[in-house]
Order: sequence, then structure tokens, then C-alpha cells
Amino acid sequence: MMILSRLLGCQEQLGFLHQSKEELTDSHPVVCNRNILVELEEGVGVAVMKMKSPPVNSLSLDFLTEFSISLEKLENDRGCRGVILTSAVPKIFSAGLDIKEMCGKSAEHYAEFWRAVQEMWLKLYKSNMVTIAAINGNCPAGGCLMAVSCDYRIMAENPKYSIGLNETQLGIVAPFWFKDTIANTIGHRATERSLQLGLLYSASDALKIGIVDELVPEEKVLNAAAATMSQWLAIPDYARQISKSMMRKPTLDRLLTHRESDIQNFVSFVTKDSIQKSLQTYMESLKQRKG
Ligand SMILES: CC/C=C\C/C=C\CCCC/C=C/C(=O)SCCNC(=O)CCNC(=O)[C@H](O)C(C)(C)COP(=O)(O)OP(=O)(O)OC[C@H]1O[C@@H](n2cnc3c(N)ncnc32)[C@H](O)[C@@H]1OP(=O)(O)O
Repeated sequence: MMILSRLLGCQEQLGFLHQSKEELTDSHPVVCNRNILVELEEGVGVAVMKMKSPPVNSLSLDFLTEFSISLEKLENDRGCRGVILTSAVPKIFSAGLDIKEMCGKSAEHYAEFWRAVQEMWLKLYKSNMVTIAAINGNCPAGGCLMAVSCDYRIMAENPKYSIGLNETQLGIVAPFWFKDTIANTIGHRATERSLQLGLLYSASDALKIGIVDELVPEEKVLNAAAATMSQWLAIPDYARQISKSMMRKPTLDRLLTHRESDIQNFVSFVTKDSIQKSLQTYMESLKQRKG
């Protein structure tokens, strides 16, 4: 019930009510949501989802809810066959899960938050559409999860940007389905090293290890994503979708089977004093780094 009311509440915020006339008459309909801008190029059947939640596109409960609803809308739109996921915030793809959602809140809140994280991943990983991440900025932890859940990743070749699952550096643990998703991308051994050490890879190292598929100059990321999209869309949908599902279903089923226990694990993990302390110390270190 709580989730339903949040979804309904969010649908109002989603801004279908706030579209300007220009946006509606444009041949590229734009939906201006609070955290995500969705632009569907109807003739081509490709949507661009631009995350725009400054300063760092952190994945808050509101953001995740909006993301899942937006993706579902595209999924149900027969005119949309592909999605490019990118950021409208300079230098940041996404800073990952919003740490504030994991600090000093109730057990009920943590459970609701974690269900929303699961939902985002389930929707993205099982999408029938072609999904391409156009990574135009830093991409740690939950941001990396989003990227590796797509079918293909193109990253800006900027030495200042990094990508990876750095959870252990915060004193927390990436859950099994984060691990499965990255292992399906870079293999078991590289995942073991990557997870234990909480490695963040530079763009060039990310290409070498296979977290990303291609590097291009920053200003060409979106064009490169569009070019790759047209190659993938040249394959008949049905054959491609069955192949995708064949590869991903066991990983999806594992979370679906253990969804409730995964939420309980998260809640009991995150409510530990030691974990709360680690997360608070990490947030403070982020603030101090600035000063
Ligand atoms: C047994 C296991 C069972 C179950 C599982 C249990 C547990 C948990 C699993 C949880 C999995 C977690 C996944 C995650 O995604 S955790 C988040 C990890 N993210 C990071 O480590 C990134 C942190 N951020 C950065 O490194 C930098 O901010 C970044 C992205 C490189 C950008 O740098 P910069 O442009 O310089 O910006 P600032 O650092 O100055 O940040 C601006 C502003 O944003 C705040 N902020 C940054 N990141 C986050 C975040 N992830 N959440 C919330 N807030 C964030 C930062 O503090 C600044 O705030 P201020 O108020 O000072 O302006």
C-alpha cells in the first residue's frame, strides 16, 4: 500500500502535467520529470533517459521510483525499442545509492528503499528494449550497477572519470545480485579482485577489463551510443530479446526467488551500529574532501 501510494504520488510529480506546449508539439516528445528527462524520438523508436538530479545523481528513493516508472512506461510503449541512459549533470553519471537513505532512518524506510533499488535493477536488467549506457562522468557503485545492467556501455575517455563497485571502501558489501551482474560482464576472477578491493577503474582500465565496451571523446558519447543503437536495432527484436532473456533469466530469477530475504539481509546489515558508523564517516570524508 505504501509503495502504491508512493508510485501514485510520484506519477503526479513525474511531470506529465508539467509539459510545456513546445515539448508536446515537438517531434521529439520530452517528459520533464523531477529527476529524469525522457526524450523519445518516435520515428526512430529510441528514448534518451537523462538523469538530472544534481549535484551527483545519487539514487534516492524518489529517484529510483521515478526511474522505474519511466522505464516501465517506455517498456510498454510499442513505439520504443531502445533506451540510451545518460546524465545531464556535468562530470557525473551517477554517484550510486544515496547514502543519506541508508543513514539514521527506520527499518521500514530501509526496507522500502531496498525494494526500490531491487525494482530499478529488475526493470533495467530484464528490459526487452536495447539498453545502452552513455557514461559521461563518474560512475561508482550503484551507478556502475546501472551501467553494467545495460546491454552495451560507451564511456567518455576522460582520465578523471572512474567506474566500479567500490562498496568495500565504504565498509559495506555489494549484495549477490550486484556481484552476479558484474561477474556476468567481466568474469569471476576479475569480479573477485574488483569486489574485495572495491576497485574504481579509470576509463582506460575499465575498457581493458571489459566493464565498458568502448571509449570515445566526451563530446561524442551520445552520437556513439546512437550509432551503436542503430546496429543493435537492425537485429529482429524477437530473436534478440529471447537471446537476452536466455542469458539473463537465471540471474534475475535468483533475486526474484530471494527478494524478501535480500531485503531482510539489507535491513539487518544497515541497521548495525558499525555499518551506520562507517557510512557516516564516509559521508563526512566526502564533505571534508571538498574543503
Ligand atoms: C551481506 C550483504 C547484504 C546486504 C547488502 C547490504 C548492504 C549494502 C549494499 C549497498 C550497496 C551500495 C551501493 C552504493 O551505491 S553506495 C554509494 C557509493 N557511492 C560512492 O562511494 C560515491 C561517493 N561520491 C563521490 O565519490 C563523489 O561525490 C563523486 C561522485 C566522485 C563526485 O565528486 P564531486 O563532483 O567532487 O562531488 P562531491 O564529492 O563534492 O559531492 C557533492 C555532494 O554530493 C554528496 N554525495 C556524493 N555522493 C553521494 C552519495 N552516493 N549519496 C549521497 N550524497 C552524496 C556529497 O556529500 C556532497 O554533498 P554536500 O552536501 O557536501 O554538497
